[in-house]
Amino acid sequence: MVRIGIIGSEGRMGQALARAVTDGGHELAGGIDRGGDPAALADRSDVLVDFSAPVALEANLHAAIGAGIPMVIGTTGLEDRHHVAIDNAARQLAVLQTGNTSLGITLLARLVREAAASLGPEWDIEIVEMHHRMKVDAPSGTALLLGEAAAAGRGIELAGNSESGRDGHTGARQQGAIGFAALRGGTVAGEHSVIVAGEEERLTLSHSAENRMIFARGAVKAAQWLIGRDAGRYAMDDILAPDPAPAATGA
Ligand SMILES: NC(=O)C1=CN([C@@H]2O[C@H](COP(=O)(O)OP(=O)(O)OC[C@H]3O[C@@H](n4cnc5c(N)ncnc54)[C@H](OP(=O)(O)O)[C@@H]3O)[C@@H](O)[C@H]2O)C=CC1
Ligand SMILES: O=C(O)C1=N[C@H](C(=O)O)C[C@H](O)C1
Repeated sequence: MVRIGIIGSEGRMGQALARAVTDGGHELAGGIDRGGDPAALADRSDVLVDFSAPVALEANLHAAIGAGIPMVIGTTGLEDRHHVAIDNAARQLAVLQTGNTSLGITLLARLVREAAASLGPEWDIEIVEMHHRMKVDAPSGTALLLGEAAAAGRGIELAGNSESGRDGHTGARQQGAIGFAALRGGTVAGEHSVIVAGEEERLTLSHSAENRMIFARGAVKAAQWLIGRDAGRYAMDDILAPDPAPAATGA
């Protein structure tokens, strides 16, 4: 049994997480929200799970380092300076950051990387996501994660090779760019499609989150997996089974 402390505990994800912690046979060490004390929470936890807001990140990392415990970061809308803070913290603690804790998206990212590596830059990659009306950041963390996977498959950096927020006379699409479109409405838990569009054919790789419990269960799995790991920065892909051996020829 692992004692799990939740940051953002009264939020949509925080409440789902509390259920997943007890469903998974673990102990809820407690939770905090805006104005709470992450150091006190860390002192009574074996691992912290953060689904709150980017502004909280540095104090939360500091608390985890102070208590000598690992941390799962699910918060999205992170900027470069947040990633630098995570890299620095990862010298002292095991930290897993991801825009999506579901196993389905983790596998989808592998498939996207393979598709991008197999098909040349003449195939246009567009990432479309839809979320509930309350979501505050765009593109979603998942869309960016999938964009990074596509860029990695192509051997390019996503920064400098992406297009988003098209409106008005945009001019033609830049060849090799990875495009993003974000839709918001209703109560959608999370829809992501990666469209790979070529000459007269189109491939679509999609994932639908039917309920945010999939993220909560994945986060609990990640928290449990982090216990006892060496300091370092980890990703959900580290938890998934290794890539299977290449298919036999002639299949
Ligand atoms: N990686 C993944 O798989 C997933 C990531 N997410 C991400 O998780 C985050 C939370 O999503 P969601 O639960 O829907 O959002 P909510 O707005 O429902 O919840 C956020 C919670 O964080 C709290 N909070 C805000 N600021 C702070 C702070 N400085 N310190 C501590 N707590 C704070 C809020 O408290 P208060 O109301 O007092 O401000 C609130 O309880 C988002 O970034 C979202 O994109 C969501 C789903 C899956
Ligand atoms: O805010 C959400 O709800 C979600 N956020 C994550 C994201 O930004 O991708 C993950 C999931 O899609 C739900």
